[in-house]
Amino acid sequence: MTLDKLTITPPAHPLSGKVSPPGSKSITNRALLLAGLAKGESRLTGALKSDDTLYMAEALRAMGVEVEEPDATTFLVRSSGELKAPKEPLFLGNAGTATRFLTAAVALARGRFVVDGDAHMRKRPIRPLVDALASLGVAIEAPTGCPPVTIDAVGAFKSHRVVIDAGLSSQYVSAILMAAALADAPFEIELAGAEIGARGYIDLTLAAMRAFGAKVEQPTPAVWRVEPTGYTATDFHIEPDASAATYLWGMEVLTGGSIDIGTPAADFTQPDAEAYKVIAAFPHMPAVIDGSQMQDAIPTIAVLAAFNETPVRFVGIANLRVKECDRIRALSLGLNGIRPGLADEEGDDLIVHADPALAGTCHPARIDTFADHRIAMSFALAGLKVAGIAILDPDCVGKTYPAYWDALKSLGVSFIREAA
Ligand SMILES: O=C(O)C1=C[C@@H](OP(=O)(O)O)[C@@H](O)[C@H](O)C1
Ligand SMILES: C=C(OP(=O)(O)O)C(=O)O
Repeated sequence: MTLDKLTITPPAHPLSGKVSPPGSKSITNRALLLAGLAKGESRLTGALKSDDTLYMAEALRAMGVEVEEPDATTFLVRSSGELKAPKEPLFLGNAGTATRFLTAAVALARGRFVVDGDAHMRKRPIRPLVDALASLGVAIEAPTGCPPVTIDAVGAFKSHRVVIDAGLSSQYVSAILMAAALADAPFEIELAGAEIGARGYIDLTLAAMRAFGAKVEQPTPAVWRVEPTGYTATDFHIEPDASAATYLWGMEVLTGGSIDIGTPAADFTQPDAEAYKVIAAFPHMPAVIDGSQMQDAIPTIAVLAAFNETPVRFVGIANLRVKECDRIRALSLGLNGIRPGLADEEGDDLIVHADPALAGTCHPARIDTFADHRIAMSFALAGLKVAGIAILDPDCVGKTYPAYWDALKSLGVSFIREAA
């Protein structure tokens, strides 16, 4: 299959207008799962329809949950409250949330479940979650430490306490938290280390669980206690995606425009909304940025940093190596492809050597996106200032923001799309 490339023409005007980011991926996939685990009908509005959420919806359908899509932003979920063993492996593309959340949820169902994904997902680690479930007596196997994962579920855990290492992904904790409300007794989750990337995602999980009737306490920062309430069907509204908003904030500051995204930064509950403060400081972003609590926003900020007044070192971003691609590598390759010497990797830190004089120049560069939506969307920002930037495989934005290029067009940006 020949993939496209999309070459952006830097606009001669500031980008201004109204663009609403799509619904939050993280919240949509939590809500879909919890609605699938609740008996009755749940209406999810403001939802994201993209690869990641459609894989989750399709997996739920394969397990006997009725998922209707009455309009472009609504899912209507009707469930018996039980996930039935599917005939085929569950295919979840490269959706980390769907893959990790379902692995834990099906462990409390009955029958054989195979959780699998695409070639990228098959390289993303799931061992700590698999080990934690195995310690609860679940018959579970993932020979490579990555999907596919095979689970022979018997409807219960053998114990009600688990210790989990979330150093590689907070999604392991979210996955067990959501499953835990279905256990037959109060359940405790303890973090193996103090280290956890993006704690804000755990808060999103707790908020979604509570909206569907769960009771969770956090006696210490490293322990959660979940009551065996199960879930209650409910209507649930999903806020816009904060990670998607970072690109729009980036376009605004980079071009000196004014983009109304319909939601003030302070109203988001997702961790990436923290990025607003850093982005708003452009072109005087700080010398050191700790990305640990806003990981998905780092590609956006790193590309902006190329146009900052002073260099920026990104720390706390080691987990970016196990996302859709090795994002530290993809960012340094892409930036150095625009102008050699623009970025350096030092261990797991990324240093972007700011060069405000880049704006207005022409540097033909083919940006390898490694099929990663965030690499594609963030390097589009460089294309607003530097002529010749071509984004390879631009359709990979479909993972979380299928209308991204339309949004750019609606702001008056033109681009040429052709076979790569
Ligand atoms: O829980 C979530 O919704 C997410 C958690 C983060 O992943 P990790 O916990 O794997 O770092 C984030 O990067 C991902 O896009 C969404
Ligand atoms: C890391 C990401 O996704 P996930 O882990 O949900 O696949 C992301 O969307 O940037």
